[in-house]
Amino acid sequence: MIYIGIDLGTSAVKLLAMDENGIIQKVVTKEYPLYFPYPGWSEQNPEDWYEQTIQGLKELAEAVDASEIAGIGVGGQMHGLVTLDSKDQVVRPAILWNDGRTGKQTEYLNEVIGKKKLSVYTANIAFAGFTAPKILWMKENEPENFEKTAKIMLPKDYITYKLSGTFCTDYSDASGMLLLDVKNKCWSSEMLDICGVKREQLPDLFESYEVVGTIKGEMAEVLGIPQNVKIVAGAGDNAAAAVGTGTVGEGQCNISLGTSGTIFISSKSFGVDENNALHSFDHADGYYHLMGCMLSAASCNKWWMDEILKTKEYQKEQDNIRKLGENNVFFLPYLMGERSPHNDPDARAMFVGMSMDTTREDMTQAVMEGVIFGLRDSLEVARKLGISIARTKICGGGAKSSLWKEMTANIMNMEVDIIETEEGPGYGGAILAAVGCEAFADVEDAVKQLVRVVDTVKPDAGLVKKYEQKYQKFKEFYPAVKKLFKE
Ligand SMILES: Nc1ncnc2c1ncn2[C@@H]1O[C@H](COP(=O)(O)OP(=O)(O)O)[C@@H](O)[C@H]1O
Ligand SMILES: O=C(CO)[C@@H](O)[C@H](O)COP(=O)(O)O
Repeated sequence: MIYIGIDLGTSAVKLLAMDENGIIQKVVTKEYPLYFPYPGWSEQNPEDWYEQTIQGLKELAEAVDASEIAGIGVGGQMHGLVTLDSKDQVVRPAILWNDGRTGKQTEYLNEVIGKKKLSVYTANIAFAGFTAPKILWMKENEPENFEKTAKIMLPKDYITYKLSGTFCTDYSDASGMLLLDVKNKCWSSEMLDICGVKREQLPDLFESYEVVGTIKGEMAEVLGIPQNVKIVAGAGDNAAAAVGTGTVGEGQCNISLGTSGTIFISSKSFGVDENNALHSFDHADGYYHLMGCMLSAASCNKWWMDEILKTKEYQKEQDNIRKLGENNVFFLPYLMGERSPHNDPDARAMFVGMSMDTTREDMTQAVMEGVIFGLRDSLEVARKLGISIARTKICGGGAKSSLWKEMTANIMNMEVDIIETEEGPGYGGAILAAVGCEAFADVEDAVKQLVRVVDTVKPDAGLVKKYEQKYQKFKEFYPAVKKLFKE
């Protein structure tokens, strides 16, 4: 049997076909544009996602024995606000997870409704990228669009809806809307009232591995795949990536270096960080997780390479870096503001500490280190909660870089396990589809049988010490300039 996993990312949709032994038979990547119509805004067209997904599915189906395709699972960028009218037409471009326009609405939720209440209702507080502040923004700034909205959904749920006709979401992705009671796995009636949302505007809730329907007949014909292909609810991309890297059950860790950077800690029991600096979300394995998310991770390096150095040769640039632990230049990675742990849409990126002898390589190195220091800020919050993490898995486009993996091991002081495939969310989506098709007893069983660690990057004691000193300086910069960002 073949299971298809779809990762609806920010830079591209990545689709893969996996057989029942976990072997990937084919991967297809299809890019789409990302729009920044005003400073701090970030949008994409759901129609672009759909067109590229269908094109990718066609190419996958042509490359494998299509009659063997049994299930599809979609993982996708979280928090995005997708709105459809009563005729199922997209009302406006999707407002994405890294969009910072909702400073005012986020402040209203956190300060007027109050963080304490939000945390009781949802297990989380408001962050600018979450869905609820976006709904309030739309209500205030585009009342005609708000009135027209019949369905509110998340990015990957738009794809699942178009493929199956089922208006649904899963608990892991719904957790990031700030409308879900994460602990009790149901919509929060209080949050729906606060945002002026009716229950019928929201999708039905499922576990990630539950089958929500089969592919629409006409779609199966167009794609040349069987009529009875099952579709599971899927997951937010981080929960899907966690499944794809075997980060399930108790106390496992996964780091994703995609457009965003995340540190994901799985848990069998529900828990909340008392300051809500880390998100407390449901996991795709049926349990829970804590997560820190930085808004610009691999995208910092991409910006530095593409926009400033004007080169596509990432590897060549990284090969020129020869002095880990010896660099006095710092980079604050806040190109789109920052989520965890600062919750500050006004924050911006900075280079600090340059002198006449600073080289291009020092600055590239600083960018890459700054991203891992940003993630370390979230790890520190977890450590303060008494969570000790000695090793992590890693995935995402940035994990293709061996230098970044080495920096991760040394800055985090953790062993970094490399999985056979870097296709975290796509692989997780395929595993969820296999579980939905009853090829495995549950997600934990599937992961045990399919996910293989092929290498481990170990921290070097000397570098850990040097990076510890550098991190202690790094963490002083944001508090020192925070006020200026706001002004
Ligand atoms: N060798 C590399 N070194 C650094 N960054 C890389 C490398 N290869 C890919 N990337 C970056 O990975 C990112 C894409 O990762 P991906 O996990 O697919 O993101 P998303 O899910 O957000 O679309 C891009 O920003 C790209 O520049
Ligand atoms: O906002 C979050 C998680 O809370 C992001 O992780 C998005 O889910 C986007 O992911 P990538 O496109 O970077 O994979």
